[in-house]
Amino acid sequence: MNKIKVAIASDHAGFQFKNKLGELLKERGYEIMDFGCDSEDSMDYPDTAHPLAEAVAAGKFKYGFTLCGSGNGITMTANKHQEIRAALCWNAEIAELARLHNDANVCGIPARFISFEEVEKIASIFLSTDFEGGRHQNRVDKIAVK
Ligand SMILES: O=C(CO)[C@H](O)[C@H](O)[C@H](O)COP(=O)(O)O
Repeated sequence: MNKIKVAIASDHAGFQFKNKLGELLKERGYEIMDFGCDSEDSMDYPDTAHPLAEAVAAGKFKYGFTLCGSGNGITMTANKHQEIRAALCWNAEIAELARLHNDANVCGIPARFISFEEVEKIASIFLSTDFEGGRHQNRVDKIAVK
């Protein structure tokens, strides 16, 4: 069976959790591509968020996970790409709703504000929840600026 392809990216603030998340998801059978960063040295989150978003938007990966300190900057950057629906997820319930109602394809994580245990719960539910469609389909279709 083909592995589900997942992209991960962070800035320095999300570096440790990004690496741990990548290892965890590999253990669980996902194919992981790490778009950086590669150390805890201070860097600019758009430098990793844009390449990840381009690759997810191009269909090379089913989902992306983006991690920075608050989760805001890296999620904002990903959302500049037309086909990306990046949701800031700080707990499992929000992550589940991001998939169920918003068909989010990128999960933004505030690495400085939650535990890795929470990151694991967020990733698990995000990756295992299908879009509900129905009334949400029209709304999702209206998100992108034509
Ligand atoms: O982009 C952010 C805020 O939206 C992230 O939280 C960054 O990780 C944060 O701004 C980095 O801050 P630092 O003081 O440069 O480490």
